[in-house]
Amino acid sequence: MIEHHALLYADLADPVALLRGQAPPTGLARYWPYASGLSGDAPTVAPYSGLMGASQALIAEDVLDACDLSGVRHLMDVGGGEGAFLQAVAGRHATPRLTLFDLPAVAERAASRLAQAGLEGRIACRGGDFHGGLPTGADTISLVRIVHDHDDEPALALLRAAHAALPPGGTLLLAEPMAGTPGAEPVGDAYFGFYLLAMGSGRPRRAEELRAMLRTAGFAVTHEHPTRRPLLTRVLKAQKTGRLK
Ligand SMILES: C[S@@+](CC[C@H](N)C(=O)[O-])C[C@H]1O[C@@H](n2cnc3c(N)ncnc32)[C@H](O)[C@@H]1O
Repeated sequence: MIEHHALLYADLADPVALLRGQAPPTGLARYWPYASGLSGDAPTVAPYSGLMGASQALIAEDVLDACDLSGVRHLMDVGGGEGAFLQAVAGRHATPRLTLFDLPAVAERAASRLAQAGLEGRIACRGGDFHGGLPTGADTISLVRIVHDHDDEPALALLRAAHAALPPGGTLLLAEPMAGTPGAEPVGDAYFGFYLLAMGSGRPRRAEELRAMLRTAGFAVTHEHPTRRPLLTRVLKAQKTGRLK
């Protein structure tokens, strides 16, 4: 985590140029290839997948402590990275089907890591591009630290894709650090604001903004579940109208 921040500090050498959109190509944009629309091969995705994987278990525990998933039949974690979120779900809930969806090279990394943990029969890994739509079949979709990576148009398209992929009564779980978090503005607004600016895509959003986007995407009800460390992650749960069959 600290090592890769050398890239951010180098990108911040001229913060005014960055804010004006006049900075040269940034180191963070190369580190996160999907930010510029590239899917990446195995060597390219390894550094960022490993970095996210290092904090994923901690985030997973905070999300699952905040939000009870008992009753879920099939959970699909979109942008599921190395699979630690679904691994934590599997540790708490014996019954739901679990599917990880991520870029093909990342889904492959997740599959081999989960196989080493003895979970290959429990968690299915699917490779694909979520900008091209999402597989159907899950009654719950999670987006953990995903939406803030994307500009408004693709972020809204992703929420619409999740709505389209869910059955009537299905649930979307959105978890990430947010702007305007009382007491955590230096992290949610300033740190993530500059980080995502240097990455070249996305921005931290306020919970109210995300709730409005979820409504625009078609979700009927949204509800916030308070988390232990809101500076790292907050959780919104959104419901599609209708009833699960
Ligand atoms: C910031 S990481 C979050 C990973 C994980 N959810 C976590 O919290 O650690 C974003 C994830 O989205 C995936 N991703 C980015 N663009 C994608 C796309 N177009 N289709 C599928 N997955 C994508 C990345 O490969 C990465 O695993």
